[in-house]
Amino acid sequence: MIVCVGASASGKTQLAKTLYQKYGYQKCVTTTTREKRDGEIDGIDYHFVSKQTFLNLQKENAFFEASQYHNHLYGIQKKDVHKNGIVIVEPDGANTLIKQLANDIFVVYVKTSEALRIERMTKRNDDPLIIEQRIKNDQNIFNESNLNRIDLTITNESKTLEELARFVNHSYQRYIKNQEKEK
Ligand SMILES: Nc1ncnc2c1ncn2[C@@H]1O[C@H](COP(=O)(O)OP(=O)(O)OP(=O)(O)O)[C@@H](O)[C@H]1O
Ligand SMILES: Nc1nc2c(ncn2[C@@H]2O[C@H](COP(=O)(O)O)[C@@H](O)[C@H]2O)c(=O)[nH]1
Repeated sequence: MIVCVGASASGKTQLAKTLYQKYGYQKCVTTTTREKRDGEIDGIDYHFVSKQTFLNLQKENAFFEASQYHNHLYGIQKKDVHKNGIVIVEPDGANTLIKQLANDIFVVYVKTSEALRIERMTKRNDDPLIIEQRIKNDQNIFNESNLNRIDLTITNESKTLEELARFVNHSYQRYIKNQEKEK
């Protein structure tokens, strides 16, 4: 499974979409209590649930991991983990997956300059207050030193999403081959 990590508007979602479409990876749809953005669809972008539903799912032990980010809860339900999948998480979630799944996951860290991220969030119609908060807090949260392992770092600035997806797919396939050789 590919685990994709990066600050807000670094381009994780778009990169993952290119990987699903071009290389057949499966999306691991995660669950959140945040409001839907324009154009997002329940069950496709996220399972959008109330805080109470999220807490009930937690009581039922439905989550593989759950974390909080900007006052909202996010989690991967066990039913949504796929071997040939891609999951997008913040660093706490990535560290839990690294601990539990070790070399069965490939951690991709997506970097993009702050200026470009502000531009992208503005174009995405994010609330200016949220943009300000995310830019400020992401400096600490998405610091590379918060990740216990990174297998690949990419910069999503000047390359096309297709070029980046090709590079990620190639690197992941090589990683899997090496893992199999070592077994
Ligand atoms: N390489 C790119 N070229 C042009 N636009 C891009 C590129 N990468 C991302 N974008 C645009 O930037 C915006 C943010 O990208 P995306 O939603 O993929 O970010 P994200 O990292 O998933 O953000 P978040 O964690 O906040 O959900 C989107 O509107 C997307 O279309
Ligand atoms: N630990 C987890 N983090 C998750 C999960 N699903 C998404 N995320 C991360 O949350 C932030 C914010 O996402 P946004 O869609 O509200 O902009 C982002 O970094 C995601 O990667 C999850 O299940 N667990």
